[in-house]
Amino acid sequence: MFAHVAQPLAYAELLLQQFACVARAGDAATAASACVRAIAPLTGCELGQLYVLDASHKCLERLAECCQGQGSAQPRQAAGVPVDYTGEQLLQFALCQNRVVCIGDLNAGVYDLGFLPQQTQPWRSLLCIPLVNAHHAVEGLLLAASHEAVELQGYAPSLGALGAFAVMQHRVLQQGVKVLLPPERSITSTGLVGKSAVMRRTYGLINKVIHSPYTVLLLGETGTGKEVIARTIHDSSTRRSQPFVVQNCAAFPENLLESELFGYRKGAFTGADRDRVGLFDAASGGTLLLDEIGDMPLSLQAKLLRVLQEGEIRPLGSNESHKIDVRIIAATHRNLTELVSQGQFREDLYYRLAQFPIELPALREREGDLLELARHFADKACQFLQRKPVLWSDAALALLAGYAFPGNVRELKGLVERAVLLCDGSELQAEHFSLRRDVSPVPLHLSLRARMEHVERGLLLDCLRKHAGNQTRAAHELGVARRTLLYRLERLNIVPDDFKAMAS
Ligand SMILES: Nc1ncnc2c1ncn2[C@@H]1O[C@H](COP(=O)(O)OP(=O)(O)OP(=O)(O)O)[C@@H](O)[C@H]1O
Repeated sequence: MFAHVAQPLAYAELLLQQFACVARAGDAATAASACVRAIAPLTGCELGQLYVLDASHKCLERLAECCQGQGSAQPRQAAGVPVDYTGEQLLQFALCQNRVVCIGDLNAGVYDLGFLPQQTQPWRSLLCIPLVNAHHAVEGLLLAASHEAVELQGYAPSLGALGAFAVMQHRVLQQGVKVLLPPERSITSTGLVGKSAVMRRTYGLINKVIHSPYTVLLLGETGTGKEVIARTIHDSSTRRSQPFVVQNCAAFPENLLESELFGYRKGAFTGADRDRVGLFDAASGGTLLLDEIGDMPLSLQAKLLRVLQEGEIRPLGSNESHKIDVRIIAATHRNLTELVSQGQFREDLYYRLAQFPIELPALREREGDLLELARHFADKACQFLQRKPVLWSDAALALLAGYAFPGNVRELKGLVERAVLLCDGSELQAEHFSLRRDVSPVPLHLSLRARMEHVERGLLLDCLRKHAGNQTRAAHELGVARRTLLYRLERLNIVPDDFKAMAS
């Protein structure tokens, strides 16, 4: 990279400093301007310009320009001045051909140089470098120009790397305030799969709430992706560099859940032999997902309401409260309004939590997503097993399409992962999928909760059977902590050892 520059070591050191300046930029405009400011010290050129293609790829927008006049750098901000690059042949050539343009003597006057600022002294040399992203697509240009006739070709590789980094930083910093989940894309950077109309509506809601301080309530059947969405909200917000903490409110008895959440002081209760930080503090600056909020005991609900209203907590055994800075997201597969009417969930807490409810659709309601998700999980499983991607037989696809997936995306994922493992050839067949034919239909007279438990029971039994009663593997497949699995098994009166006995 440095073979064709004078004093490569000094140049590399300077280049590193310029990378650091771009990386330190706190906003998109500063990142772009740091990049063009680097041109003069690195190359001796008086002019640096950074361009990016807009989303339609028809317009080239000049993000920043730095032109040295009378010894000082004068950035000329060009936000909102799009350049239609079809009129600029040099730029068009570099962009469309993905080729560096390097002209050592512009004197001939044969080039249209309308994109360069007019100065009394003519521009003599030009370097125009296409900037490519991680997918090898050209997304911008970095340009250096000098009043001297100088050879600039040797700077192309290193300036190309700096420019591409600046464009990436610019996008990342811009995304801090912009829509992060383009609804037209099926797999976003966050790993969410699905572009059905119902999921696009969901993405729209997520986009609305990401940058607001609202408490989000995620509702939806088990396995619909509530935790994934909570993580997406966290990862897309300005809190993304801080912790994302998940607490399953159904997994602990009341007093243990309280000490997990609030923490305690030494001596607060028997066995409290040292101070312990609670999850509200552990998630400081970040996001706390309270999963299965519908199962939170009533007395703790009152304490949670206080936390939400006052923004402070008091650890067990402490006389003092302190402020916390945590975004709370709550999730449940249970019908909270029904629980409220049954007196099992506090109405005031419900209204406080339901500031911004998002209902995740069941997999059977996501038209077109099932097969896309199935292919996605199969590809992931193949990657994990380090084997070539498998093909799908029509019979396998038809089988999945005709199944109701009571366990939603989680069930689909488990089925596909298992099928990939069973498949010795290159194509997934219907027989690789063991759909639960033995699941008895859910009796219609049951309440929603009882019906959900019926479905959950079927899922857990199936998973334990598959793993011969191994709880660690079952918990891993189901994507829950082992203790959460144990709690659920106990609640549903399922004895995992029965499956070990069956397997032996
Ligand atoms: N849209 C999606 N794209 C990719 N993977 C998904 C999607 N939705 C869910 N999944 C996967 O499905 C599994 C279940 O998701 P998750 O744990 O978020 O569901 P949940 O609604 O929180 O379930 P529960 O109510 O049982 O806690 C996870 O492995 C997750 O990665």
